[in-house]
Amino acid sequence: MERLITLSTPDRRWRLWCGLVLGLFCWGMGVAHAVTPLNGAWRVAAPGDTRQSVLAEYRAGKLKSFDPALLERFPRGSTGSWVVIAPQPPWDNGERVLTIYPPSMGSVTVVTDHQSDTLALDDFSSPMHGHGRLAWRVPSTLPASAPILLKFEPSPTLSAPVQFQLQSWDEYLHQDAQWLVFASACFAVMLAMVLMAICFALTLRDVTFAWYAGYILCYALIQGIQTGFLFHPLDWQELSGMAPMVGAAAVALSVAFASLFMMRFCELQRHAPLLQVPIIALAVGMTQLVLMRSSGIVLLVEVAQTLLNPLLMIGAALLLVAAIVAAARGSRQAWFFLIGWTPLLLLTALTSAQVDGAFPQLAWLNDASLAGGAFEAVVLSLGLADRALRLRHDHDFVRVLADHDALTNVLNRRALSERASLLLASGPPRPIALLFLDLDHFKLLNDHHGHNAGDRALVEVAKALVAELRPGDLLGRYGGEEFVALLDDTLPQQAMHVATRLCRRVHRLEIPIDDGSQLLSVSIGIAMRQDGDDVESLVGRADQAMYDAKLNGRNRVYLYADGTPVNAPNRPRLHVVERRGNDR
Ligand SMILES: Nc1nc2c(ncn2[C@@H]2O[C@H](COP(=O)(O)OP(=O)(O)OP(=O)(O)O)[C@@H](O)[C@H]2O)c(=O)[nH]1
Repeated sequence: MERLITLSTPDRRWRLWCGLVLGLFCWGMGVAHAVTPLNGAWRVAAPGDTRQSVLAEYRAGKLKSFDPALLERFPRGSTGSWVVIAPQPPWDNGERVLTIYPPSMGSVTVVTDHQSDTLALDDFSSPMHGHGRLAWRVPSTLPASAPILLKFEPSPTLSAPVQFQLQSWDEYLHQDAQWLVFASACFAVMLAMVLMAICFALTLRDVTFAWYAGYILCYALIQGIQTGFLFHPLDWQELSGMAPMVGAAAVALSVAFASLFMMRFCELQRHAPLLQVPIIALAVGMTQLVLMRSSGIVLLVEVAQTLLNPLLMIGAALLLVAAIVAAARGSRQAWFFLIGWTPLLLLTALTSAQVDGAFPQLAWLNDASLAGGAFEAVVLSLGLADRALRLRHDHDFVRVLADHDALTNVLNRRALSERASLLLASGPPRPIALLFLDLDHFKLLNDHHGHNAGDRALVEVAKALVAELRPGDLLGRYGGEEFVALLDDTLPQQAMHVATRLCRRVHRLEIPIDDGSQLLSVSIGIAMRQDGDDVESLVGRADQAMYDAKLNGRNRVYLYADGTPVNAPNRPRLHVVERRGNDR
Protein backbone atom coordinates (compact mmCIF):
# COMPACT_ATOMS: atom_id res chain seq x y z
CA MET A 1 0.00 0.00 0.00
CA GLU A 2 3.03 2.26 0.23
CA ARG A 3 2.56 2.44 -3.50
CA LEU A 4 -0.20 4.88 -2.78
CA ILE A 5 2.25 7.51 -1.75
CA THR A 6 5.32 6.70 -3.75
CA LEU A 7 4.34 5.42 -7.15
CA SER A 8 2.65 5.94 -10.49
CA THR A 9 3.50 4.88 -14.06
CA PRO A 10 2.43 4.98 -17.72
CA ASP A 11 3.31 2.31 -20.23
CA ARG A 12 4.08 4.48 -23.18
CA ARG A 13 2.75 1.89 -25.55
CA TRP A 14 -0.68 2.15 -24.16
CA ARG A 15 -2.27 5.51 -23.81
CA LEU A 16 -5.42 6.06 -21.89
CA TRP A 17 -7.70 8.87 -22.92
CA CYS A 18 -10.13 9.99 -20.46
CA GLY A 19 -12.71 12.75 -20.94
CA LEU A 20 -15.94 13.85 -19.39
CA VAL A 21 -18.70 15.33 -21.54
CA LEU A 22 -21.88 15.69 -19.49
CA GLY A 23 -21.18 12.59 -17.49
CA LEU A 24 -19.78 10.57 -20.42
CA PHE A 25 -16.51 9.07 -19.36
CA CYS A 26 -14.34 8.00 -22.23
CA TRP A 27 -11.44 5.73 -21.87
CA GLY A 28 -9.22 4.95 -24.79
CA MET A 29 -5.99 3.20 -25.43
CA GLY A 30 -3.57 4.74 -27.83
CA VAL A 31 -1.36 3.22 -30.41
CA ALA A 32 1.98 1.56 -29.81
CA HIS A 33 4.86 3.90 -30.48
CA ALA A 34 8.18 3.09 -32.02
CA VAL A 35 10.91 3.23 -29.36
CA THR A 36 14.62 2.48 -29.40
CA PRO A 37 15.33 -1.03 -28.09
CA LEU A 38 17.18 -0.89 -24.79
CA ASN A 39 19.26 -3.16 -22.63
CA GLY A 40 19.62 -2.52 -18.93
CA ALA A 41 21.84 -3.51 -16.03
CA TRP A 42 22.07 -2.38 -12.42
CA ARG A 43 23.63 -2.87 -9.03
CA VAL A 44 23.37 -1.33 -5.59
CA ALA A 45 25.67 1.68 -5.25
CA ALA A 46 28.68 1.44 -2.98
CA PRO A 47 30.88 4.12 -1.43
CA GLY A 48 33.78 5.02 -3.74
CA ASP A 49 31.93 4.16 -6.96
CA THR A 50 32.77 6.33 -9.96
CA ARG A 51 31.19 6.62 -13.39
CA GLN A 52 34.14 4.87 -14.93
CA SER A 53 34.21 2.01 -12.43
CA VAL A 54 30.49 1.30 -12.82
CA LEU A 55 30.64 1.43 -16.62
CA ALA A 56 33.72 -0.81 -16.57
CA GLU A 57 31.79 -3.33 -14.50
CA TYR A 58 28.88 -3.03 -16.91
CA ARG A 59 31.13 -3.74 -19.89
CA ALA A 60 32.61 -6.67 -18.03
CA GLY A 61 29.06 -8.03 -17.61
CA LYS A 62 29.23 -7.81 -13.82
CA LEU A 63 25.98 -5.90 -13.38
CA LYS A 64 22.60 -7.56 -13.08
CA SER A 65 20.77 -7.23 -16.37
CA PHE A 66 17.08 -6.36 -16.77
CA ASP A 67 14.63 -5.39 -19.48
CA PRO A 68 14.09 -1.59 -19.35
CA ALA A 69 10.75 -1.98 -21.16
CA LEU A 70 9.39 -3.85 -18.12
CA LEU A 71 8.91 -2.52 -14.61
CA GLU A 72 12.00 -3.06 -12.49
CA ARG A 73 12.66 -2.00 -8.92
CA PHE A 74 15.99 -0.59 -7.81
CA PRO A 75 16.72 -0.50 -4.07
CA ARG A 76 17.45 2.99 -2.86
CA GLY A 77 18.47 2.15 0.72
CA SER A 78 21.21 4.32 2.17
CA THR A 79 23.43 4.33 -0.94
CA GLY A 80 21.00 4.09 -3.88
CA SER A 81 21.50 2.08 -7.06
CA TRP A 82 23.40 2.42 -10.32
CA VAL A 83 21.45 1.73 -13.50
CA VAL A 84 22.93 1.50 -16.99
CA ILE A 85 20.64 1.95 -19.98
CA ALA A 86 22.24 0.84 -23.23
CA PRO A 87 20.53 1.74 -26.53
CA GLN A 88 20.52 -1.10 -29.03
CA PRO A 89 20.66 -0.89 -32.83
CA PRO A 90 19.26 0.53 -34.99
CA TRP A 91 20.74 3.63 -33.40
CA ASP A 92 19.05 6.94 -33.84
CA ASN A 93 21.36 9.94 -33.90
CA GLY A 94 18.52 12.46 -33.82
CA GLU A 95 17.28 14.33 -30.78
CA ARG A 96 16.27 11.79 -28.12
CA VAL A 97 14.66 11.78 -24.71
CA LEU A 98 15.10 9.15 -22.01
CA THR A 99 12.00 8.76 -19.85
CA ILE A 100 11.44 7.04 -16.52
CA TYR A 101 7.91 5.99 -15.73
CA PRO A 102 6.37 6.26 -13.20
CA PRO A 103 8.16 9.31 -11.84
CA SER A 104 9.55 8.09 -8.52
CA MET A 105 9.56 10.26 -5.42
CA GLY A 106 13.31 10.37 -4.91
CA SER A 107 15.68 11.91 -7.38
CA VAL A 108 17.59 10.25 -10.21
CA THR A 109 20.96 11.57 -11.36
CA VAL A 110 22.09 11.12 -14.94
CA VAL A 111 25.87 10.94 -14.88
CA THR A 112 27.61 11.80 -18.13
CA ASP A 113 31.24 12.51 -18.94
CA HIS A 114 30.97 16.19 -18.34
CA GLN A 115 28.03 16.76 -16.06
CA SER A 116 25.39 15.33 -13.78
CA ASP A 117 21.73 16.17 -14.29
CA THR A 118 19.25 15.58 -11.51
CA LEU A 119 15.75 14.47 -12.37
CA ALA A 120 13.09 14.83 -9.70
CA LEU A 121 9.36 15.39 -9.67
CA ASP A 122 9.65 18.46 -7.48
CA ASP A 123 12.70 19.91 -9.18
CA PHE A 124 11.87 23.25 -10.76
CA SER A 125 15.38 24.29 -11.74
CA SER A 126 15.70 22.13 -14.82
CA PRO A 127 14.52 23.76 -18.09
CA MET A 128 12.77 20.56 -19.19
CA HIS A 129 10.30 18.39 -17.31
CA GLY A 130 8.39 15.33 -18.25
CA HIS A 131 4.70 15.20 -17.46
CA GLY A 132 3.66 12.09 -15.60
CA ARG A 133 7.23 10.79 -15.97
CA LEU A 134 10.82 11.90 -15.50
CA ALA A 135 12.47 12.95 -18.74
CA TRP A 136 16.07 13.64 -19.71
CA ARG A 137 16.98 15.18 -23.03
CA VAL A 138 19.97 13.25 -24.35
CA PRO A 139 22.71 15.72 -25.35
CA SER A 140 23.50 15.72 -29.05
CA THR A 141 27.15 15.19 -28.12
CA LEU A 142 26.38 11.77 -26.68
CA PRO A 143 26.75 9.05 -29.31
CA ALA A 144 23.54 7.13 -29.99
CA SER A 145 25.18 3.88 -28.98
CA ALA A 146 26.67 5.17 -25.71
CA PRO A 147 25.26 3.66 -22.52
CA ILE A 148 23.55 6.10 -20.18
CA LEU A 149 24.43 5.88 -16.51
CA LEU A 150 21.81 6.74 -13.93
CA LYS A 151 22.00 6.83 -10.18
CA PHE A 152 18.82 6.25 -8.23
CA GLU A 153 19.62 8.38 -5.22
CA PRO A 154 18.92 7.16 -1.68
CA SER A 155 15.39 7.89 -0.53
CA PRO A 156 13.47 7.12 2.68
CA THR A 157 10.34 6.19 0.72
CA LEU A 158 9.85 2.70 -0.63
CA SER A 159 11.32 2.41 -4.08
CA ALA A 160 8.79 1.77 -6.82
CA PRO A 161 9.43 -0.23 -9.99
CA VAL A 162 10.01 1.86 -13.11
CA GLN A 163 10.45 1.34 -16.83
CA PHE A 164 12.60 3.25 -19.33
CA GLN A 165 12.07 4.47 -22.85
CA LEU A 166 14.32 6.23 -25.31
CA GLN A 167 12.23 8.20 -27.79
CA SER A 168 12.71 10.70 -30.55
CA TRP A 169 11.96 14.28 -29.52
CA ASP A 170 8.78 14.38 -31.64
CA GLU A 171 7.56 11.11 -30.22
CA TYR A 172 8.23 12.34 -26.73
CA LEU A 173 6.31 15.60 -27.27
CA HIS A 174 3.40 13.70 -28.77
CA GLN A 175 3.13 11.33 -25.82
CA ASP A 176 3.65 14.12 -23.34
CA ALA A 177 0.73 16.05 -24.82
CA GLN A 178 -1.41 12.92 -24.80
CA TRP A 179 -0.70 12.32 -21.16
CA LEU A 180 -1.43 15.93 -20.25
CA VAL A 181 -4.84 15.75 -21.93
CA PHE A 182 -5.62 12.47 -20.24
CA ALA A 183 -4.49 13.60 -16.77
CA SER A 184 -6.18 17.00 -17.07
CA ALA A 185 -9.47 15.31 -17.97
CA CYS A 186 -9.22 12.96 -14.99
CA PHE A 187 -8.40 15.75 -12.54
CA ALA A 188 -11.09 17.98 -14.03
CA VAL A 189 -13.68 15.26 -13.48
CA MET A 190 -12.59 14.72 -9.87
CA LEU A 191 -12.49 18.42 -9.05
CA ALA A 192 -15.85 19.05 -10.71
CA MET A 193 -17.36 16.33 -8.52
CA VAL A 194 -15.71 17.85 -5.45
CA LEU A 195 -17.13 21.29 -6.24
CA MET A 196 -20.57 19.86 -6.83
CA ALA A 197 -20.40 17.96 -3.54
CA ILE A 198 -19.33 21.08 -1.61
CA CYS A 199 -22.25 23.03 -3.08
CA PHE A 200 -24.67 20.27 -2.13
CA ALA A 201 -23.15 19.93 1.35
CA LEU A 202 -23.76 23.63 1.94
CA THR A 203 -27.22 23.88 0.41
CA LEU A 204 -28.61 20.57 1.68
CA ARG A 205 -26.67 20.74 4.96
CA ASP A 206 -25.82 17.09 4.48
CA VAL A 207 -22.40 16.16 5.81
CA THR A 208 -22.27 13.05 3.58
CA PHE A 209 -21.43 15.33 0.64
CA ALA A 210 -18.66 16.98 2.68
CA TRP A 211 -17.02 13.63 3.52
CA TYR A 212 -17.29 12.66 -0.14
CA ALA A 213 -15.68 15.95 -1.24
CA GLY A 214 -12.88 15.42 1.29
CA TYR A 215 -12.28 11.89 0.10
CA ILE A 216 -12.15 12.73 -3.63
CA LEU A 217 -10.05 15.82 -2.98
CA CYS A 218 -7.51 13.76 -1.02
CA TYR A 219 -7.45 11.13 -3.75
CA ALA A 220 -6.87 13.81 -6.39
CA LEU A 221 -4.06 15.20 -4.21
CA ILE A 222 -2.46 11.75 -3.93
CA GLN A 223 -2.62 11.30 -7.69
CA GLY A 224 -1.42 14.86 -8.24
CA ILE A 225 1.68 14.12 -6.18
CA GLN A 226 2.31 10.60 -7.51
CA THR A 227 2.08 11.64 -11.14
CA GLY A 228 3.85 14.93 -10.52
CA PHE A 229 0.89 16.82 -12.03
CA LEU A 230 0.99 19.27 -9.12
CA PHE A 231 4.62 20.10 -9.90
CA HIS A 232 4.48 20.01 -13.69
CA PRO A 233 2.40 21.51 -15.21
CA LEU A 234 0.71 23.07 -12.14
CA ASP A 235 4.00 24.39 -10.78
CA TRP A 236 3.16 24.12 -7.06
CA GLN A 237 6.63 24.99 -5.90
CA GLU A 238 5.41 25.33 -2.32
CA LEU A 239 5.10 21.55 -2.20
CA SER A 240 8.72 21.06 -3.17
CA GLY A 241 10.43 18.70 -0.71
CA MET A 242 7.18 18.05 1.14
CA ALA A 243 5.67 15.60 -1.32
CA PRO A 244 6.22 12.40 0.74
CA MET A 245 4.78 13.99 3.86
CA VAL A 246 1.83 15.64 2.13
CA GLY A 247 1.22 12.44 0.15
CA ALA A 248 1.16 10.30 3.29
CA ALA A 249 -1.16 12.76 5.03
CA ALA A 250 -3.45 12.76 2.00
CA VAL A 251 -3.53 8.95 2.00
CA ALA A 252 -4.42 8.80 5.71
CA LEU A 253 -7.03 11.53 5.39
CA SER A 254 -8.54 9.98 2.29
CA VAL A 255 -9.14 6.75 4.22
CA ALA A 256 -10.61 8.70 7.13
CA PHE A 257 -12.96 10.63 4.80
CA ALA A 258 -13.81 7.48 2.84
CA SER A 259 -14.74 5.72 6.11
CA LEU A 260 -17.01 8.52 7.30
CA PHE A 261 -18.51 8.90 3.84
CA MET A 262 -19.26 5.21 3.33
CA MET A 263 -20.82 4.92 6.79
CA ARG A 264 -23.48 7.46 5.93
CA PHE A 265 -23.68 6.77 2.22
CA CYS A 266 -24.20 2.99 2.65
CA GLU A 267 -26.47 3.55 5.69
CA LEU A 268 -24.39 1.32 7.94
CA GLN A 269 -26.44 2.39 10.93
CA ARG A 270 -29.35 0.55 9.38
CA HIS A 271 -27.67 -2.25 7.46
CA ALA A 272 -24.51 -3.09 9.42
CA PRO A 273 -24.57 -1.24 12.76
CA LEU A 274 -21.87 -3.40 14.35
CA LEU A 275 -19.34 -2.41 11.69
CA GLN A 276 -19.73 1.26 12.51
CA VAL A 277 -17.48 1.06 15.56
CA PRO A 278 -14.36 -0.27 13.79
CA ILE A 279 -14.94 2.11 10.88
CA ILE A 280 -15.13 5.11 13.20
CA ALA A 281 -12.00 3.82 14.94
CA LEU A 282 -10.32 3.61 11.53
CA ALA A 283 -11.25 7.20 10.69
CA VAL A 284 -10.00 8.43 14.07
CA GLY A 285 -6.81 6.32 13.80
CA MET A 286 -6.00 7.68 10.37
CA THR A 287 -6.47 11.25 11.55
CA GLN A 288 -4.15 10.51 14.48
CA LEU A 289 -1.51 9.28 12.05
CA VAL A 290 -1.69 12.56 10.15
CA LEU A 291 -1.20 14.48 13.37
CA MET A 292 1.68 12.23 14.44
CA ARG A 293 3.40 12.60 11.07
CA SER A 294 3.16 16.34 11.12
CA SER A 295 4.24 16.60 14.78
CA GLY A 296 7.94 16.72 13.84
CA ILE A 297 8.76 14.41 16.79
CA VAL A 298 10.98 11.68 15.35
CA LEU A 299 9.50 8.86 17.39
CA LEU A 300 5.92 9.78 16.51
CA VAL A 301 6.79 10.24 12.84
CA GLU A 302 8.39 6.80 12.74
CA VAL A 303 5.49 5.14 14.52
CA ALA A 304 3.07 6.81 12.10
CA GLN A 305 5.16 5.67 9.14
CA THR A 306 5.17 2.10 10.44
CA LEU A 307 1.45 2.00 11.16
CA LEU A 308 0.28 3.61 7.93
CA ASN A 309 0.46 0.64 5.58
CA PRO A 310 -0.99 -2.01 7.93
CA LEU A 311 -3.83 0.35 8.81
CA LEU A 312 -4.43 1.05 5.12
CA MET A 313 -4.76 -2.65 4.41
CA ILE A 314 -7.02 -3.31 7.39
CA GLY A 315 -9.09 -0.25 6.49
CA ALA A 316 -9.49 -1.28 2.86
CA ALA A 317 -10.62 -4.77 3.88
CA LEU A 318 -12.99 -3.34 6.49
CA LEU A 319 -14.63 -0.91 4.09
CA LEU A 320 -14.98 -3.63 1.48
CA VAL A 321 -16.63 -6.03 3.94
CA ALA A 322 -18.91 -3.29 5.26
CA ALA A 323 -20.00 -2.31 1.74
CA ILE A 324 -20.65 -5.95 0.79
CA VAL A 325 -22.68 -6.56 3.96
CA ALA A 326 -24.68 -3.36 3.45
CA ALA A 327 -25.30 -4.21 -0.22
CA ALA A 328 -26.41 -7.73 0.70
CA ARG A 329 -28.79 -6.31 3.28
CA GLY A 330 -30.48 -4.01 0.81
CA SER A 331 -28.47 -0.79 0.72
CA ARG A 332 -28.78 0.52 -2.82
CA GLN A 333 -26.00 3.04 -2.25
CA ALA A 334 -23.62 0.28 -1.19
CA TRP A 335 -23.78 -1.03 -4.76
CA PHE A 336 -22.71 2.37 -6.08
CA PHE A 337 -19.87 2.34 -3.56
CA LEU A 338 -18.77 -1.14 -4.61
CA ILE A 339 -18.97 -0.33 -8.33
CA GLY A 340 -16.99 2.88 -7.91
CA TRP A 341 -14.52 1.80 -5.27
CA THR A 342 -13.70 -1.84 -6.06
CA PRO A 343 -11.86 -1.12 -9.36
CA LEU A 344 -9.70 1.39 -7.51
CA LEU A 345 -9.03 -1.10 -4.74
CA LEU A 346 -8.05 -3.73 -7.31
CA LEU A 347 -5.74 -1.29 -9.07
CA THR A 348 -4.14 -0.35 -5.75
CA ALA A 349 -3.66 -4.03 -4.90
CA LEU A 350 -2.11 -4.72 -8.33
CA THR A 351 0.23 -1.73 -8.21
CA SER A 352 1.24 -2.75 -4.68
CA ALA A 353 1.99 -6.26 -5.96
CA GLN A 354 4.21 -4.68 -8.61
CA VAL A 355 6.51 -3.51 -5.82
CA ASP A 356 7.24 -7.20 -5.22
CA GLY A 357 7.91 -7.82 -8.88
CA ALA A 358 4.47 -8.97 -10.04
CA PHE A 359 2.97 -7.86 -13.39
CA PRO A 360 6.11 -6.06 -14.70
CA GLN A 361 4.49 -5.62 -18.09
CA LEU A 362 1.43 -3.77 -16.72
CA ALA A 363 2.98 -0.34 -16.39
CA TRP A 364 -0.30 1.29 -17.46
CA LEU A 365 -1.82 0.36 -14.09
CA ASN A 366 -0.62 3.69 -12.73
CA ASP A 367 -2.46 5.72 -15.32
CA ALA A 368 -5.43 3.44 -14.80
CA SER A 369 -5.41 4.43 -11.11
CA LEU A 370 -5.83 8.04 -12.17
CA ALA A 371 -8.67 7.17 -14.53
CA GLY A 372 -10.11 4.90 -11.82
CA GLY A 373 -10.26 7.89 -9.46
CA ALA A 374 -12.25 9.89 -12.01
CA PHE A 375 -14.50 6.90 -12.68
CA GLU A 376 -15.11 6.44 -8.96
CA ALA A 377 -15.87 10.14 -8.52
CA VAL A 378 -18.52 9.95 -11.25
CA VAL A 379 -20.08 6.71 -9.95
CA LEU A 380 -20.22 7.96 -6.37
CA SER A 381 -21.71 11.26 -7.54
CA LEU A 382 -24.40 9.32 -9.36
CA GLY A 383 -24.92 7.37 -6.13
CA LEU A 384 -25.23 10.60 -4.18
CA ALA A 385 -27.72 11.96 -6.71
CA ASP A 386 -29.70 8.75 -6.41
CA ARG A 387 -29.59 9.04 -2.63
CA ALA A 388 -30.73 12.67 -2.71
CA LEU A 389 -33.61 11.69 -4.98
CA ARG A 390 -34.62 8.86 -2.67
CA LEU A 391 -34.43 11.08 0.40
CA ARG A 392 -36.60 13.59 -1.37
CA HIS A 393 -39.14 10.93 -2.25
CA ASP A 394 -39.11 9.72 1.35
CA HIS A 395 -39.51 13.29 2.53
CA ASP A 396 -42.41 13.89 0.16
CA PHE A 397 -44.00 10.64 1.25
CA VAL A 398 -43.65 11.50 4.93
CA ARG A 399 -45.04 14.93 4.20
CA VAL A 400 -48.06 13.41 2.49
CA LEU A 401 -48.54 11.05 5.42
CA ALA A 402 -48.20 13.91 7.89
CA ASP A 403 -50.69 16.10 6.04
CA HIS A 404 -53.37 13.57 5.27
CA ASP A 405 -55.95 11.79 7.33
CA ALA A 406 -55.08 8.11 7.42
CA LEU A 407 -58.67 6.91 7.03
CA THR A 408 -60.15 9.20 4.41
CA ASN A 409 -56.95 10.46 2.75
CA VAL A 410 -58.18 14.05 2.69
CA LEU A 411 -56.19 16.75 4.52
CA ASN A 412 -56.06 16.41 8.28
CA ARG A 413 -57.05 19.27 10.53
CA ARG A 414 -53.55 20.69 10.97
CA ALA A 415 -52.69 20.67 7.29
CA LEU A 416 -56.09 22.07 6.41
CA SER A 417 -55.69 24.92 8.91
CA GLU A 418 -52.20 25.69 7.60
CA ARG A 419 -53.28 25.80 3.98
CA ALA A 420 -56.47 27.68 4.79
CA SER A 421 -54.42 30.32 6.64
CA LEU A 422 -52.15 30.69 3.62
CA LEU A 423 -55.15 31.02 1.33
CA LEU A 424 -56.78 33.65 3.52
CA ALA A 425 -53.55 35.64 3.67
CA SER A 426 -52.81 35.39 -0.04
CA GLY A 427 -53.63 37.62 -2.96
CA PRO A 428 -56.12 40.46 -3.31
CA PRO A 429 -59.36 40.48 -1.25
CA ARG A 430 -61.89 38.14 -2.84
CA PRO A 431 -64.85 36.10 -1.68
CA ILE A 432 -63.87 32.87 0.04
CA ALA A 433 -66.46 30.44 1.39
CA LEU A 434 -65.90 27.93 4.16
CA LEU A 435 -68.23 24.93 4.35
CA PHE A 436 -68.51 23.04 7.62
CA LEU A 437 -70.02 19.57 7.06
CA ASP A 438 -71.19 17.28 9.85
CA LEU A 439 -72.72 13.87 9.14
CA ASP A 440 -76.12 13.38 10.69
CA HIS A 441 -76.77 10.78 13.36
CA PHE A 442 -73.44 9.18 12.75
CA LYS A 443 -73.40 7.76 16.24
CA LEU A 444 -76.46 5.72 15.39
CA LEU A 445 -74.68 4.22 12.37
CA ASN A 446 -71.74 3.27 14.57
CA ASP A 447 -73.95 1.92 17.32
CA HIS A 448 -76.18 -0.16 15.07
CA HIS A 449 -73.77 -1.40 12.44
CA GLY A 450 -70.41 -1.20 14.10
CA HIS A 451 -67.36 1.02 13.87
CA ASN A 452 -66.19 -0.58 10.63
CA ALA A 453 -69.38 0.41 8.88
CA GLY A 454 -68.87 3.92 10.25
CA ASP A 455 -65.33 3.98 8.86
CA ARG A 456 -66.53 2.81 5.46
CA ALA A 457 -69.13 5.56 5.49
CA LEU A 458 -66.48 8.20 6.25
CA VAL A 459 -64.31 6.94 3.39
CA GLU A 460 -67.22 6.97 0.95
CA VAL A 461 -68.29 10.45 2.03
CA ALA A 462 -64.75 11.79 1.60
CA LYS A 463 -64.51 10.28 -1.88
CA ALA A 464 -67.84 11.78 -2.83
CA LEU A 465 -66.86 15.22 -1.56
CA VAL A 466 -63.53 15.12 -3.43
CA ALA A 467 -65.33 14.12 -6.61
CA GLU A 468 -67.84 16.92 -6.23
CA LEU A 469 -65.40 19.75 -5.44
CA ARG A 470 -63.02 21.54 -7.83
CA PRO A 471 -59.42 20.36 -7.83
CA GLY A 472 -58.31 23.69 -6.36
CA ASP A 473 -60.74 23.57 -3.42
CA LEU A 474 -59.39 22.57 -0.03
CA LEU A 475 -61.05 19.67 1.72
CA GLY A 476 -60.09 18.28 5.11
CA ARG A 477 -61.38 16.12 7.89
CA TYR A 478 -61.82 18.48 10.80
CA GLY A 479 -62.96 16.02 13.46
CA GLY A 480 -64.61 12.60 13.77
CA GLU A 481 -67.49 12.97 11.29
CA GLU A 482 -66.81 16.60 10.44
CA PHE A 483 -65.32 17.87 7.19
CA VAL A 484 -64.37 21.38 6.13
CA ALA A 485 -64.16 22.65 2.56
CA LEU A 486 -62.67 25.99 1.58
CA LEU A 487 -63.79 27.42 -1.76
CA ASP A 488 -61.62 30.21 -3.11
CA ASP A 489 -63.08 33.04 -5.16
CA THR A 490 -66.64 31.87 -4.52
CA LEU A 491 -69.69 34.06 -3.95
CA PRO A 492 -72.31 33.15 -1.33
CA GLN A 493 -74.82 31.96 -3.91
CA GLN A 494 -72.21 29.80 -5.59
CA ALA A 495 -71.15 28.38 -2.21
CA MET A 496 -74.77 27.52 -1.40
CA HIS A 497 -75.10 25.89 -4.75
CA VAL A 498 -72.00 23.75 -4.17
CA ALA A 499 -73.06 22.88 -0.62
CA THR A 500 -76.48 21.80 -1.86
CA ARG A 501 -74.82 19.59 -4.42
CA LEU A 502 -72.65 18.05 -1.71
CA CYS A 503 -75.68 17.51 0.47
CA ARG A 504 -77.46 15.68 -2.33
CA ARG A 505 -74.45 13.66 -3.27
CA VAL A 506 -73.90 12.42 0.30
CA HIS A 507 -77.55 11.55 0.62
CA ARG A 508 -77.37 9.48 -2.57
CA LEU A 509 -74.55 7.36 -1.11
CA GLU A 510 -75.41 3.83 -0.12
CA ILE A 511 -73.10 2.50 2.56
CA PRO A 512 -73.03 -1.31 2.47
CA ILE A 513 -73.86 -2.87 5.85
CA ASP A 514 -74.53 -6.46 6.92
CA ASP A 515 -78.20 -6.55 6.00
CA GLY A 516 -78.29 -4.19 3.03
CA SER A 517 -77.25 -0.58 2.71
CA GLN A 518 -77.55 2.58 4.77
CA LEU A 519 -78.32 6.11 3.59
CA LEU A 520 -76.48 9.06 5.03
CA SER A 521 -77.16 12.73 5.29
CA VAL A 522 -75.05 15.75 6.13
CA SER A 523 -75.72 19.17 7.58
CA ILE A 524 -73.64 22.01 6.15
CA GLY A 525 -72.94 25.47 7.52
CA ILE A 526 -71.40 28.13 5.28
CA ALA A 527 -69.49 31.24 6.30
CA MET A 528 -68.08 33.86 3.95
CA ARG A 529 -64.69 35.39 4.60
CA GLN A 530 -64.88 38.86 6.23
CA ASP A 531 -62.19 41.45 6.84
CA GLY A 532 -59.81 40.41 9.60
CA ASP A 533 -60.96 36.80 9.49
CA ASP A 534 -58.64 33.99 10.40
CA VAL A 535 -59.33 30.29 10.01
CA GLU A 536 -60.66 29.97 13.53
CA SER A 537 -63.19 32.78 13.26
CA LEU A 538 -64.34 31.59 9.83
CA VAL A 539 -64.73 28.01 11.03
CA GLY A 540 -66.50 29.28 14.13
CA ARG A 541 -69.21 31.02 12.10
CA ALA A 542 -69.61 28.10 9.69
CA ASP A 543 -69.89 25.79 12.70
CA GLN A 544 -72.67 27.95 14.12
CA ALA A 545 -74.49 27.82 10.79
CA MET A 546 -74.05 24.03 10.69
CA TYR A 547 -75.31 23.76 14.27
CA ASP A 548 -78.48 25.61 13.34
CA ALA A 549 -78.87 23.38 10.27
CA LYS A 550 -78.83 20.45 12.72
CA LEU A 551 -81.33 22.13 15.02
CA ASN A 552 -83.63 22.83 12.11
CA GLY A 553 -83.89 19.25 10.96
CA ARG A 554 -80.47 18.20 9.53
CA ASN A 555 -79.71 17.27 5.92
CA ARG A 556 -79.68 20.89 4.89
CA VAL A 557 -77.44 23.88 4.21
CA TYR A 558 -77.36 27.07 6.25
CA LEU A 559 -75.47 30.21 5.39
CA TYR A 560 -74.23 32.36 8.23
CA ALA A 561 -75.89 35.62 7.26
CA ASP A 562 -74.44 38.29 9.51
CA GLY A 563 -77.40 38.53 11.77
CA THR A 564 -79.81 39.22 8.94
CA PRO A 565 -82.84 36.93 9.27
CA VAL A 566 -84.04 35.65 5.96
CA ASN A 567 -86.58 32.91 6.38
CA ALA A 568 -85.63 31.72 9.81
CA PRO A 569 -87.01 34.40 12.13
CA ASN A 570 -86.10 32.54 15.34
CA ARG A 571 -82.51 32.30 14.28
CA PRO A 572 -81.67 35.75 12.97
CA ARG A 573 -78.09 34.83 12.04
CA LEU A 574 -79.03 31.91 9.88
CA HIS A 575 -80.36 31.47 6.43
CA VAL A 576 -82.01 28.24 5.38
CA VAL A 577 -80.93 27.54 1.84
CA GLU A 578 -82.32 24.17 1.17
CA ARG A 579 -84.36 21.60 2.90
CA ARG A 580 -84.37 18.16 1.41
CA GLY A 581 -87.78 16.69 0.64
CA ASN A 582 -87.24 13.33 2.29
CA ASP A 583 -86.12 14.96 5.51
CA ARG A 584 -89.26 16.93 6.09
N1 LIG B 1 -66.57 4.83 12.69
C1 LIG B 1 -66.05 5.96 13.13
N2 LIG B 1 -66.74 6.74 13.94
C2 LIG B 1 -66.23 7.89 14.38
C3 LIG B 1 -64.97 8.32 13.98
N3 LIG B 1 -64.72 9.53 14.57
C4 LIG B 1 -65.80 9.83 15.32
N4 LIG B 1 -66.71 8.86 15.18
C5 LIG B 1 -68.03 8.76 15.82
O1 LIG B 1 -68.88 9.77 15.31
C6 LIG B 1 -69.91 9.90 16.25
C7 LIG B 1 -70.28 11.34 16.41
O2 LIG B 1 -71.38 11.38 17.21
P1 LIG B 1 -72.10 12.69 17.63
O3 LIG B 1 -71.03 13.77 17.86
O4 LIG B 1 -72.95 12.37 18.77
O5 LIG B 1 -72.88 13.13 16.38
P2 LIG B 1 -73.99 12.41 15.55
O6 LIG B 1 -74.29 11.04 16.10
O7 LIG B 1 -73.59 12.44 14.14
O8 LIG B 1 -75.20 13.30 15.76
P3 LIG B 1 -75.44 14.71 15.06
O9 LIG B 1 -74.14 15.26 14.71
O10 LIG B 1 -76.15 15.50 16.09
O11 LIG B 1 -76.28 14.42 13.87
C8 LIG B 1 -69.41 9.27 17.55
O12 LIG B 1 -70.13 8.08 17.80
C9 LIG B 1 -67.98 8.98 17.29
O13 LIG B 1 -67.56 7.78 17.94
C10 LIG B 1 -64.22 7.47 13.12
O14 LIG B 1 -63.09 7.75 12.71
N5 LIG B 1 -64.82 6.31 12.71
